[in-house]
Order: sequence, then structure tokens, then C-alpha cells
Amino acid sequence: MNKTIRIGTRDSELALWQAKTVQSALETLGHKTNLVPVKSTGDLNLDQPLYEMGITGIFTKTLDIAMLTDKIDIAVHSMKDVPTALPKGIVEAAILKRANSKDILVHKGLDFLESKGTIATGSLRRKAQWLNKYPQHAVVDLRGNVNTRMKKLEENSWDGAIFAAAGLERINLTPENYLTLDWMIPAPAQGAMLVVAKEKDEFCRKTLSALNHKESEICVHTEREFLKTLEGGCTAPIGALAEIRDGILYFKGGLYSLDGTQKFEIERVVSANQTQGFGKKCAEEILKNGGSELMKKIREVLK
Ligand SMILES: NCc1[nH]cc(CCC(=O)O)c1CC(=O)O
Repeated sequence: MNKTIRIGTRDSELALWQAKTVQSALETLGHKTNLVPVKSTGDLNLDQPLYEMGITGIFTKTLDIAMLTDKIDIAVHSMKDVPTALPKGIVEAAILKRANSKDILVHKGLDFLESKGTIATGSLRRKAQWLNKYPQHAVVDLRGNVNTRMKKLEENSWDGAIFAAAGLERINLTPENYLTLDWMIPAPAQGAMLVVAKEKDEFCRKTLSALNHKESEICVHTEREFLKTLEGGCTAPIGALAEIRDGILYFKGGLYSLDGTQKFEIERVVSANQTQGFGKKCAEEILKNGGSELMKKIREVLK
């Protein structure tokens, strides 16, 4: 008899949707499951910008603890929220087929774009890229889960706010008035879901491997390797996107100063079966061409 797999999830609407998706995939394969919602600090502490809290894995910490104390067997995460180094004893068990990886601007009319305006985001990466493209605009901080952020946008006089397309699509919250920001480089692993398990739990690891999507895995691992090589453990404005078409991996990566005045971007291609070390190589190119001085400055400000 197979054991019941306890699936840990955060309790936001998006997190629950993602966990239920994994749950029904496992049940389709004939497994018994149980959903265990766990409150996480990332949604609770809203008095401070996320990056100021200085904790890695604010969204994942509580689920990591629940797993390591054997309250749950597996946990489902938005992969972009997961630090590049997993806690000891926890491993990647499956990366699901990636959804929309793009950022979108939800707006109230686009006339402001070429004049003055104010947009809202809590992400350093989105803020820096926005100010680089629209230096005449103001960017205000906006935090909370996607439902909270959408509500705050409605209540305030801001011209727009930036969201991950995948987050809104999953919970049917995409409004009519949005613009896909094709020029903006998304967060590494944006739109991808990661299931983690205990390293020693061979049953769950083997079971979950059936849900792994190889091409998505190659792409997000390349993006996260790029991130890991650049960041050295801090939340800098870094974007990365890898896409595979016809056996070729197309990579775009970017590092930005916090105020958006400086940017280092790279675009490269590689054969999709030779991606080993490719993300690292792209990051090293940026570091060599001035990126390491910028990272040093960013670390001094954010520490
Ligand atoms: N940082 C919060 C977060 N984490 C994952 C998503 C959306 C889903 C995804 O990108 O996989 C979001 C919302 C957003 O960035 O607008």
C-alpha cells in the first residue's frame, strides 16, 4: 500500500492553486494525498519591504521547517521565491511544465507611459528595469500577495502595477487592461513551480519524478545558475529568461543598479543539450565587464 503524501503549501490563493494542481496530478497517478496549509512569514510581515527583511527564503522558510520536522512530505513553491541553495536535507523533486514567464503591467490607461506617471511594485528587479526605460516615472513600493496588490492598485491613484502573468492567470485575476512587458527580463524561474522533498524520502522523490518537465528544468536551472553566480546571497535586481525552441536554448540575462541608471544585459544561445555551466558563463561575462563593481555597490546598500 502506498502512503498518503502530505503536501505542504502556503495559504494564499495562488499557493493553494499551485498545491492543488500537484495534488490532482498525484491523484491521477493513483496516489493518496493530503493538503496541509502552513502560514508563512512572507505574507504576514508587511510593514517592511521584502528586501529589507534580509532573510533568504522568507516565503519558503516555514515550509522548510514543516518538512524537516516531518509535518509534511513535500512542499509546492513558486520556484522564483526559492533561494538558489536549498536547506540541507531538502532536494528538488519535480519542476512542472512552466507557464507564462512574463511580467505584465496592469494599468488604468496607457497615456502616462510617454509622460509622467507612478507605477507600483515591491520588486527591485521590476523597479530598476522600469526606471531604466522610463526615467521620468516614479516607482512606489507595493507588497502583499497578488490579491492584496490588485486591491491596493484599485484603491490608489497609481497609473499601474507590475505582476507576474502566471500568478494572475492561475487564479483568474487577469483584468482586461494589461500590457505584456516583453522587454522586461523576468525573475529567474518566474512562472515555474517547484516541488521539494526530503533527500532521504525515496518514495516521494521517485513518485514526483513523473511530474518533472525536462525542458522547463533545463531553462530554470540555467536561469538560477546565472542568478547564483551573480548574487552571492543578496536580493539584487537580476533578471534571467531561458527558452528552448527547436533544440536551441535562447538566454537573456540582466543586472541593474537599484535606481535603474546602470544596466548589464546579455543575450546568448546554446544547444539545449549542452547547457551545463552555461548560466554561470553568462554571469561571469557580466561580472568581468563591470558587473562585479555594481554587485559590490548593491551589496553595500542592501546589507
Ligand atoms: N513574489 C511573489 C510571487 N511569487 C510567484 C508569483 C507568481 C507566480 C510565478 O511567477 O511563478 C508571485 C507574484 C508576482 O510576482 O506578481
